[in-house]
Amino acid sequence: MSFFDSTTRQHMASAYSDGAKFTEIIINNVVVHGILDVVDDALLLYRIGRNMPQLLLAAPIAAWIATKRHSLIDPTRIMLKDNSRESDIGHRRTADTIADGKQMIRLFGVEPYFTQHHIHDQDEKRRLKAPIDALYSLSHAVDTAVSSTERMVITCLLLLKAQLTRTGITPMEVDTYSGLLGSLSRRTGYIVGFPSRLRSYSANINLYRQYASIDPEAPYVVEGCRPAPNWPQASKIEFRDFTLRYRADLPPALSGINLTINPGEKIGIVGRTGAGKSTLVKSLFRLVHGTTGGTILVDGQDIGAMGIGDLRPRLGIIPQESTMFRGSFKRNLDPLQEHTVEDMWAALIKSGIAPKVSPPRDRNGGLVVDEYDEAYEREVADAARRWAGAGWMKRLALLVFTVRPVIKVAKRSTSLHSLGRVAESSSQSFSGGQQQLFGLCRALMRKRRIVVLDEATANVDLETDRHMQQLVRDEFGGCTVLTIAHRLETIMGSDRIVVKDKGRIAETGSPQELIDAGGHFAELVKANDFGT
Ligand SMILES: Nc1ncnc2c1ncn2[C@@H]1O[C@H](COP(=O)(O)OP(=O)(O)OP(=O)(O)O)[C@@H](O)[C@H]1O
Repeated sequence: MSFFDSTTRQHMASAYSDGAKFTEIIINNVVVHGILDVVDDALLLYRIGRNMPQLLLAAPIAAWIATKRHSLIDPTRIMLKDNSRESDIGHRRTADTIADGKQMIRLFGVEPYFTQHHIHDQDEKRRLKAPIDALYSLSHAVDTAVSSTERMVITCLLLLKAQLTRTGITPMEVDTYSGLLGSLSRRTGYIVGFPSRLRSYSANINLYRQYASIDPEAPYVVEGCRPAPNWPQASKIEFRDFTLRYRADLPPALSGINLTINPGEKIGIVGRTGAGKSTLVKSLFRLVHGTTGGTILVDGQDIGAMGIGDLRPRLGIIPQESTMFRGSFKRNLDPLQEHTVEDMWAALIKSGIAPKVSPPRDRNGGLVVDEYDEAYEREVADAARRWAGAGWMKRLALLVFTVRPVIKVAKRSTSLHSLGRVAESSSQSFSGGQQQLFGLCRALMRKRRIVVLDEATANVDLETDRHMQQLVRDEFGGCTVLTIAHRLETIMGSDRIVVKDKGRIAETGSPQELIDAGGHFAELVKANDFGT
């Protein structure tokens, strides 16, 4: 987590792909091309030696020019590129902050500060880009000057030869020999400049290696410590002296947690911001890569000992922000393709996403699903390719047989009455509340014995919140449900409330017991002006 805290996603993605690219370039250049180049160079020298040995005299001069060119231009260019990469990282970090925090930026009216910051980053980027571009132009100009000089030297040599041997001179001869000399000097330049290029690549590769050697998560499966296929059955959760720190140098986010949640119990978790509510449920999924103490038992089995592949899929979660994929409703509802279309429609209707009407059926009575997804996109791309390369007869046939059905599918896909409807991405197609309803749908279909609602109704209105809570009570009747909520009404119907404070459990009991006790919870109720 500390790595993700200090490294932006874009930086990671670009550094990782650059690293991968340069590693490939080096393997390609050194191992494959290196060997081929030696053979190629030997053949080139042989051809020059046979046809015009005096040209070999030009080789040291070409090498000298290439060395000079590289020593003059390359170090500066590499330095500028390194600086530009650094400034690019800073720029992306600011862009990330602005994109993630736009609401807060507006709320606090600090747009001028971030605009200024952004402009400064842009200026810095341009400031470094201009000399880099100039250096590219300079090296291009040097190359052109060198090749023109080479052409001139060759022409002079050929003229001299023609004069001495009293033979003619053809333009082809000039082209062939200047081509040979050009290859010779380019090759020399390439070899001379290789160490400096290698230095620049190696910076990326080091970063790549650094990223590649980050500690992985816990093992997916631990043989010898695998739970039964139907685990957890009863769904009893026990936190025993559980402690968690995000990093060794940070104070504990959870400390001395001793809590037993009985099978089928509905638990509401409340507490001030930063009290450790989310961390408590994250630790149930083993999502925190920190240092822990104590144990968490589910149905008597230590979850810390088993593989995460055996743990996480057995628990259900409706998160605050459900991940939405680009693709159809169907793909979003069931990314792992585990459920039937009937299940999906049932969940959509129960959650209230789909209108409460009977789902559309085809002529045979089957539920309608349009496989829009990649298959559809491939079909369109395919049709476009075929269209571009076809004559008018073929185009006519394509119109009838390919394009029309594709358009039909596209039209049908835009209706809500189809699981093939396309979700562009989370932010574009759905509101925060709708995304939460999608999360609920997924949980309804998966039906796990332990379900966690982490601020799952934070973005929906009070009425939808009530509907969701009722649905959870109905659908997860015998299951253990942990609900984190800031809105007290969301957890008032719980069997028991756990009040968290500064990483500890401050109090537990039924809502009424806690209100009567007059502790933290009673204060929260009073502060929220919430009567029972
Ligand atoms: N990735 C992280 N790295 C370091 N510390 C973290 C990280 N995530 C959370 N914390 C710290 O752990 C503590 C508990 O955070 P947690 O998110 O569990 O609180 P919370 O009660 O869920 O808060 P909220 O109501 O705002 O969601 C906080 O002090 C927080 O700063």
